[in-house]
Amino acid sequence: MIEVKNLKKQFEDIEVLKGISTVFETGKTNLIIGQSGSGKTVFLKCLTGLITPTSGEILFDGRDTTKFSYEERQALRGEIGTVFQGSALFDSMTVLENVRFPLEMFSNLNMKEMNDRSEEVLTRVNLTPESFKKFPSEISGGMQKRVAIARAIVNKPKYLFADEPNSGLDPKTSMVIDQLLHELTVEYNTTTIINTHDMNSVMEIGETIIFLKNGILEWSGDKNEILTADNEAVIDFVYSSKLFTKLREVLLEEKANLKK
Ligand SMILES: Nc1ncnc2c1ncn2[C@@H]1O[C@H](COP(=O)(O)OP(=O)(O)OP(=O)(O)O)[C@@H](O)[C@H]1O
Repeated sequence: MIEVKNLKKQFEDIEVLKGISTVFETGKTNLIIGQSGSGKTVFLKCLTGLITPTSGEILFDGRDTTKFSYEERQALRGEIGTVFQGSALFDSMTVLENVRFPLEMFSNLNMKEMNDRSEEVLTRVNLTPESFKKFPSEISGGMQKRVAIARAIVNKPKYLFADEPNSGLDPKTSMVIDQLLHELTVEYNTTTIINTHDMNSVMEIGETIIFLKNGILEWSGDKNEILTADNEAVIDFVYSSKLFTKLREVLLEEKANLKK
C-alpha cells in the first residue's frame, strides 16, 4: 500500500501539486487520470523518487520515503518496477539484455540465473524466444511495450508504476497491455499505479481511480462510479466520447428507476 499525505510540488513560482492525499491499494490497479497538464506525471515522478516533493509524506507500506537517505532510496529502487512512457528501451541492447539490466543493477544472481529469470518473464509476457535476441527497432510497438513490462517485473517488484502505457498503441493492443498489467498486479500482488487518459483503460482496469485537475485531487472512485459521477471536470473528461454519453444517460435512468 502506498499512502500519500498532503503532497505538494512547487517549481519556482508554479505550484503543480497542491496538497494531494490518497491511498493506493496493494494487489489492485490504481489509476491516475486527468487532462493534459493536470500534474499526473509530476505526481508519479514524486512517487517513484525521480522528483523531490516540496512537502508532504509518501508512505510505502508505512515507510516515509520523503525522509529516506540516499542508501535507503537506492534500496527502494530495487523494489520498484517502472514502465516508462514510450517504453524507453535501450536501443543498443537486445530484448534479453534490456530485461536483464535491472537484475545486473539490483540482484546478486549469476549470469545464467539472470538469463533464466529474464527468459521466464519474457515468456510470461508472451514473447517467443526468436524475439529475445532482437533489438528494439526490430520489433513492433506492442512487443516493445511487453519488453518494457517484462523489464519492470523482472526483479519481482512490490510496486509497479506505468506512465501512459498505451500511448502510441492501437486500441486492441492497448487492451491486451492493460489486461497484462492487471494480471501481473494480481500474480505479483503489487501496488500498481498507472497514469492514463485512456477511457478504455479506465473501464477495463480502473479498480481505484483518482482524478487530478490543476494539481488537486478532484474526485476518486472506481470504474463503476465514474460513469455517474457528478463532478463537472470528471464528466467533461469521461464524456468526450459519445458512446460514454449514451451510457451515462442509460445508467442515470436506471439509477432513477431504482430510487422509485
Ligand atoms: N520541471 C518542471 N519545471 C516547471 N514546470 C513543470 C516541470 N515539470 C512539469 N511542469 C509543469 O507541471 C504541470 C503538470 O505537468 P505534468 O507533466 O505532470 O502533466 P500531465 O498531467 O502528466 O500531462 P500529460 O497528460 O500531458 O502528460 C505542467 O503545467 C508542466 O508545465
